[in-house]
Amino acid sequence: MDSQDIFGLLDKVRAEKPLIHHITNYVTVNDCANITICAGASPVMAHYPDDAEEMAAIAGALVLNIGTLSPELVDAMIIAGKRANETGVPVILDPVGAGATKIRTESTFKILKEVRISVIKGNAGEISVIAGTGGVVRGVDSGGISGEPLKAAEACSDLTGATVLMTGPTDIVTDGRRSYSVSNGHPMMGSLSGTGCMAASLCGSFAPVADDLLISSLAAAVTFGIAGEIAGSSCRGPYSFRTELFDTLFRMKRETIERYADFRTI
Ligand SMILES: Nc1ncnc2c1ncn2[C@@H]1O[C@H](COP(=O)(O)OP(=O)(O)OP(=O)(O)O)[C@@H](O)[C@H]1O
Ligand SMILES: Cc1ncsc1CCO
Ligand SMILES: [Mg+2]
Repeated sequence: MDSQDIFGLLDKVRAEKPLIHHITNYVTVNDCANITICAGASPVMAHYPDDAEEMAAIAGALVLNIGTLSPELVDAMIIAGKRANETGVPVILDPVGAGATKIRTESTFKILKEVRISVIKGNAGEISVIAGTGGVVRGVDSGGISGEPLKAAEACSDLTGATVLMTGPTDIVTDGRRSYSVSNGHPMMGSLSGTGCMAASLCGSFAPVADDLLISSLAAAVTFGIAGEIAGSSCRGPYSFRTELFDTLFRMKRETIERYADFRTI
């Protein structure tokens, strides 16, 4: 299969079962581990600096999520991120709450300065704060942006050199040259804490099996969005949605992705 084939990437994750090292928050850590398994990859959470550094070198990808940050955790992220950079392991950053507080904004920029980030996955507010195009973040939620979503995502990519997945009712994926919008997804995804964190875990799961981070991030957004749509159509509320989301991704077939994928170049 062609590794640029976005419909076939989920099966490639299942065939290769890449190890996805996370340094992440304690709110959604279990959901991140299990969504990674449902995609066919293998999660590990390791944040003790020596452990994190060694793990990063043998992982298929490293996911950094600042949701419940501390000075020690940010240091561990930088140590692991540098090791990942040395060994060519892609690093995914979820800048949870960047813009909400000074510490979150500063820590995001500190990580971006010290570590070469391959993919930034954030909501519209977080991405716009990094881009400097005007974004509001309240806690961990996007509170809106000033300008055009695509311009913010492109500016974030230009500034950082990373591929950007900006999530929301419509996702935008860009590497600064090529851009896609993804309409897959379901409003219930906004009613469950951690769907953004899970999207970052999936960016990590798909990154090692593609040649191109734009394609792997697009495949992650589309596949997760379709799982959300199917789960959202049969759930009774957030917790039955959560169960359905995991089960649907676990059972997802290439034909389902081909049938429901809803993305376009922009
Ligand atoms: N109204 C919506 N309609 C469709 N999909 C949505 C909607 N809201 C969120 N999503 C999807 O949910 C996922 C998370 O996006 P969101 O922007 O809510 O992330 P987040 O704010 O970082 O979430 P969290 O902080 O809870 O992890 C993405 O895959 C996105 O496409
Ligand atoms: C609610 C929350 N607070 C810190 S991290 C997190 C998980 C969703 O981003
Ligand atoms: Mg988030």
